Amino acid sequence: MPVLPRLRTRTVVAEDPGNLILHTDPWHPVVWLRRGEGLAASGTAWEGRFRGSSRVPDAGVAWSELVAAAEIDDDVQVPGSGLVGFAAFAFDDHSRAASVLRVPRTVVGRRDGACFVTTITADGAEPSRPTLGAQAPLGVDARTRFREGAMTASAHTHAITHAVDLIREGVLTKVVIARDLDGRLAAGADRRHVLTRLADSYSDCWTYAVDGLVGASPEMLVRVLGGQVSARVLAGTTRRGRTPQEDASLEHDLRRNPKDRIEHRLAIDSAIAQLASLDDHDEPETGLTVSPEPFALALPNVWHLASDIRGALPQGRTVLDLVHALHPTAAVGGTPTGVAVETIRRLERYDRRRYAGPVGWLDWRGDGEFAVALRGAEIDDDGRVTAFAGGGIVADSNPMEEFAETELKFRPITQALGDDTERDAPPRLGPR
Ligand SMILES: C=C(O[C@H]1C=CC=C(C(=O)O)[C@@H]1O)C(=O)O
Repeated sequence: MPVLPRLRTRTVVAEDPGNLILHTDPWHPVVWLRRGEGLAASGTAWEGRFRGSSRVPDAGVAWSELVAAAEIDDDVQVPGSGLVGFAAFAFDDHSRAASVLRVPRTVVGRRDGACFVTTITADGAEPSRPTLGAQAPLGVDARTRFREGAMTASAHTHAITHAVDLIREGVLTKVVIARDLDGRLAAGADRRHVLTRLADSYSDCWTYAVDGLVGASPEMLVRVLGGQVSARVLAGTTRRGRTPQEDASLEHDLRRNPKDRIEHRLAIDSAIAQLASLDDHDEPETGLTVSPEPFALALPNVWHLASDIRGALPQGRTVLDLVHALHPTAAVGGTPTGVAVETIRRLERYDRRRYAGPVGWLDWRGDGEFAVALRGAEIDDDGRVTAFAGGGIVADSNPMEEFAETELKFRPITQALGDDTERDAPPRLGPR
């Protein structure tokens, strides 16, 4: 690993910054937001790129060394103040996409109503006294039209039929199959428009932007705050109703549907087993509590079956240790994990890149939050946009219904990019 710089950081209390999104870079936005709170960053004090199966632990080693060498002057002392890094990790060990850990130069944050600004230097220079810069007004907006990606509608249907066959043959129990859409964001478009629409329409989700990966995820892979661990596991989906009665009946059916409950149980079991495996104490599962029954989480586009897990951070572990252990959960990989990931490699026709990987932030205190990078897209520097959405396949899955589900799951990101196509039409089946 290259020699790491000695970072110097200074955090002070700030006036209310207003809309945090206006404090990040229009072309390379870095944000983490939920219900108006979170972090918005710009500039790069240090960046590391990681690949392969050790990408998360390697980033963890770099982060520990950066923190150990850093000089941190933090007047605010809340999660996300002081030295902070943002990370996005590839889904697959074999991905061509780099996993990124980035330490910005400035961060503007709001946490439980407390507002702060941080500046970070990497050249040994004393950080200037942080001041809240002016909000940069939004620039050009643009519409992106999406078309089928490498995984066409018929390829998706065939992949699901194949996956169901494998499951019925007993090769595996569950696998998450996803598909992609392609678009192009006009040159000069201010990417903060996309984030503003995501944060406004999906304010209960975690809106993220790191290294071109943007989206609004409803799923918290893992959060560590003051030594307390929590996670929100999602699996099992249905559409929203057109009337309150229909909506209530869809919610009721989702909570009772055996197929969705199995899908959900597998995701919970994988998360619990991985978290428990990190605890070296005599009673491994001590401290982990799970919602007794999955609850129905209402989002503007879908209902999900959801469960929350809570516990204490096992001794000597960090948030990135938890990320490494948990990823990929059965909500984005499958069961058993290894066979599912192999099956995804064979049946999907593209590189997932950072879709369904961990995305989030961590700070020098050991706090951090990582969502599963869902309901989003990779936006390349040249404006190419690749959006992704998938669904869990079990023995009873129906290819048409699975396709319709991915159409609903695309909505947050395609609408945020200005494509209002109604995404719930049944697929046109054609030759593969
Ligand atoms: C894989 C995705 O969603 C996961 C999260 C929630 C519900 C899911 C499902 O019901 O299949 C998926 O496991 C996606 O949005 O691309």
